[in-house]
Amino acid sequence: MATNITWHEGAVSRNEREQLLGQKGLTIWFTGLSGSGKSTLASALEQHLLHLDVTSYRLDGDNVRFGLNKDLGFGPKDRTENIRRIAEVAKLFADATIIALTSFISPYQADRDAARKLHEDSGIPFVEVYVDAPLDVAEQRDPKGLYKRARAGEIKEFTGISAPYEAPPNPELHIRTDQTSIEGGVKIIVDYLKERGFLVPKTLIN
Ligand SMILES: Nc1ncnc2c1ncn2[C@@H]1O[C@H](COP(=O)(O)OS(=O)(=O)O)[C@@H](OP(=O)(O)O)[C@H]1O
Ligand SMILES: Nc1ncnc2c1ncn2[C@@H]1O[C@H](COP(=O)(O)OP(=O)(O)O)[C@@H](O)[C@H]1O
Repeated sequence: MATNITWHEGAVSRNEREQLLGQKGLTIWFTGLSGSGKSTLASALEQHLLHLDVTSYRLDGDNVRFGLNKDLGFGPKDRTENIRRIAEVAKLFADATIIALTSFISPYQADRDAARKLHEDSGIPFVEVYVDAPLDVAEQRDPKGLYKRARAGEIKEFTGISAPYEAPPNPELHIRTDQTSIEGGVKIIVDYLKERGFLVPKTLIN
């Protein structure tokens, strides 16, 4: 534990950064089973936002576990620490007025709630998106062949098979990827962002 540390307030406010870059920062938190479509949706959304002249940045499960979180496994404590660190990183991006797109299974409601609190305590919007595909659909997709290996007992504590997934009871958005196309999913998110005033023409930013 670090002691004797002091928070240093900078001279430039988030509001001033928003004016400079002409966009608002927030975090869009995708959660769902492996193979539900988190990475696919985040990637398609990133591209769509680019065309709207909005900068976003993806933090993705596998990629972050190659670097920042390579010391963490898939037991409950490690998953909690994984999500805690990712929430901190996403908050930094959002504070820098970028739209952070996180795609992690994030199976525990308490961890997602903590990620939300971290953002909202700093006045940064947090949009929880439940990327929902029934287990049998995700398992049928099996884009990385992991379900097959989990069923064969080669991967322990695999979410949905031998480890829990707690579905969010009150997400801002619930996207059924077995019933909605990728483009349809992106539209649901973009419409929500527009309705909430999170995507504003650069010239109108306060
Ligand atoms: N045991 C186990 N359970 C679930 N997933 C596993 C496991 N082992 C490896 N993988 C691969 O790691 C990706 C999930 O990492 P996350 O960081 O998103 O997981 S978590 O949020 O900490 O639960 C996950 O990626 P996605 O398929 O994109 O979800 C898998 O590719
Ligand atoms: N409506 C949809 N939304 C998202 N992905 C879909 C959809 N329909 C089919 N898929 C497919 O499902 C798979 C989801 O994989 P991925 O995005 O890696 O999931 P996750 O990141 O949740 O593990 C991809 O092969 C994708 O093309």
